[in-house]
Amino acid sequence: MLEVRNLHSFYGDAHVLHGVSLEVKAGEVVALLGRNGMGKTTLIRSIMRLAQPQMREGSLLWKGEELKHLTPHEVAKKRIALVPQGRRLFPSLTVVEHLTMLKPASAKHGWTVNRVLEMFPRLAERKNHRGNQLSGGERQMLAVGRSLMIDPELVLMDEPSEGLAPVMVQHLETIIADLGKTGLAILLVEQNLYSALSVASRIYVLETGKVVHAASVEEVKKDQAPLMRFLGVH
Ligand SMILES: Nc1ncnc2c1ncn2[C@@H]1O[C@H](COP(=O)(O)OP(=O)(O)OP(=O)(O)O)[C@@H](O)[C@H]1O
Repeated sequence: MLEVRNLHSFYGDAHVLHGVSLEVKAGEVVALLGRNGMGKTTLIRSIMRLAQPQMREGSLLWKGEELKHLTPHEVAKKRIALVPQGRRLFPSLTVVEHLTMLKPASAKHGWTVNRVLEMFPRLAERKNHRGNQLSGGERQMLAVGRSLMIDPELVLMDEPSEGLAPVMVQHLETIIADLGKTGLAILLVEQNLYSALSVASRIYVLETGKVVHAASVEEVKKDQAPLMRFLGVH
């Protein structure tokens, strides 16, 4: 469904992605692993066609259609959603206001405010709270819930477990697994290896802007040594 081919991305003269190729099939949860600064966020931003980085070579095929000339808004219209690193919420808007920014409250089809609140009962309890009144875990749930309001077929999640307490990380894993079961494809950037292995069916490892390892989670579970080597875990 999404095919990234030979992607080269730059910040000014800094060449950050060096020919990345990867694929996410319909309904698949794929984890993108790699240490800090290896280019994971740069890849996600390139796919969303955000102003930075600049993509200078390669192609981004979505169901066979090239995305590279589109704006972020046009990419979202193709039903690709982003859960950005750091959640990016509005401190003064309520939970419901965040959800209805992208789709009217009266909408009946696809993901609605009620359907999101059913999926995240904690947000239902806090639905009139403002962004700055939510805990880290609640903010992350809202960032995920908001991304669903464009009725995505693919969600790009950039380190959703970052900074969350272990119990919230587990809750998030359940949510990601449940979303995967609804047929949503997810490209999950994760530093937390065990979290990634518990929800994904395949993994890629990025190192200094290159894919250095690709495997199914089944393969990783049989023999973790190659993955550990690529992640520099001893
Ligand atoms: N706006 C920017 N301008 C210049 N260089 C940048 C910019 N953003 C990131 N970089 C550089 O690009 C490289 C890849 O960064 P990126 O944020 O994609 O890594 P990452 O794998 O997502 O790491 P992290 O886990 O820390 O978010 C790093 O060397 C970083 O310093």
